[in-house]
Amino acid sequence: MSEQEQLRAIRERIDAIDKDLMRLISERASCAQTVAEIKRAAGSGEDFYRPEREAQILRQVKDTNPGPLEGETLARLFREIMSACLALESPLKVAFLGPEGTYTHAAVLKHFGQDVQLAPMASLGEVFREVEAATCPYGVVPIENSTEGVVNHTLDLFVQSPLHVCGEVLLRIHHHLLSREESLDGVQRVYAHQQALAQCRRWLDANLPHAERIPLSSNAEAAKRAAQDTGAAAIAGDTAESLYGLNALKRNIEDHPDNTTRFLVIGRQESIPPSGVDKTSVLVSTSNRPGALHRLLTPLAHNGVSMSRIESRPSRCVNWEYVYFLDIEGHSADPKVKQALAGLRQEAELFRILGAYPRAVL
Ligand SMILES: O=C(O)C(=O)C[C@]1(C(=O)O)C=C[C@@H](O)C=C1
Repeated sequence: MSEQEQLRAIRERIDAIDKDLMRLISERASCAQTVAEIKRAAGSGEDFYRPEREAQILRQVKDTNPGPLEGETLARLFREIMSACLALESPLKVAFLGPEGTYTHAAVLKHFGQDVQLAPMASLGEVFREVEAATCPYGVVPIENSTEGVVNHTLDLFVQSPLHVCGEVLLRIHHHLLSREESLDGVQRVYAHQQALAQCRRWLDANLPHAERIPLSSNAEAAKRAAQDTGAAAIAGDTAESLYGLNALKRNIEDHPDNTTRFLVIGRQESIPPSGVDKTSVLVSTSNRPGALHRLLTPLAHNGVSMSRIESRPSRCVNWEYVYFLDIEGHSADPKVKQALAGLRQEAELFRILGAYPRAVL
């Protein structure tokens, strides 16, 4: 067979497969419409989005992937199919720290897919308020970065807010130096969010030691400014680069190549049913006495529950008193976790389960 004939034959096969895919995806979308009718009839209100079910589907795709595509790639395709199906059931609006082009914007798309409705907010406080006021059912906020540590502002907002954690998103962060300038020589000012400036400190010291570093409220805001300002550059990601039409003078300038930010999905839904692989986030405080923190955490050890993170923040009520944010492995409804939490509750002065939610799949 000639090359032309071989190509024609395999392309006919691809056309036939695409037809099957189209039929199957449409059939799946019809099923989602039926799911929506069932939920409406049961009076499920705005609970069309089911994070535990989505996590189970994505995990299943990764675990049973026959290849040759990577599990992660296949899961991303299914992420988009589910996003479209959910939009058909009921469009989902998500608040995040805007403007468009921030890393939080990228985290929203990674977690919810492209069919989500975007509600960019001017500050983290506004994201919380928007969700508290039920204008948006969900919001996405950054919580910690692998290089720079915790985002204190988010933790402080949690202390005062009745909102719950419904999910987490892990995003590999690649920072680029974006500018209207043609080369590094023309850059006298660098705009960026202060976390991005910190994450690129060594690169900036080595390559732009004399440029002024100007912190702004977001990287997208920095890109917007750099697009209007000669002699300026911004540190931002891919989305901002294309959105604001800037040149990447240098890509991947982050000091640590595995630089990752963790985001939380916040909502008013008190609890998400177990997905099988979950985490629980808890807010606790204890008196400032010797051994108090040790006693507080003992029930976790006694019940064989592991803690993946502990952060402390000043309580803001009494000087030198702290609240602790704990992430523990497992769902608050798992018997072991339930027992550990009951022990914790007895020891703690303040105790609040912020949420039990599926561990990030993508
Ligand atoms: O199973 C459901 O409850 C659905 O609404 C269907 C579906 C899907 O496409 O598989 C869509 C949205 C939900 O967030 C979860 C799953």
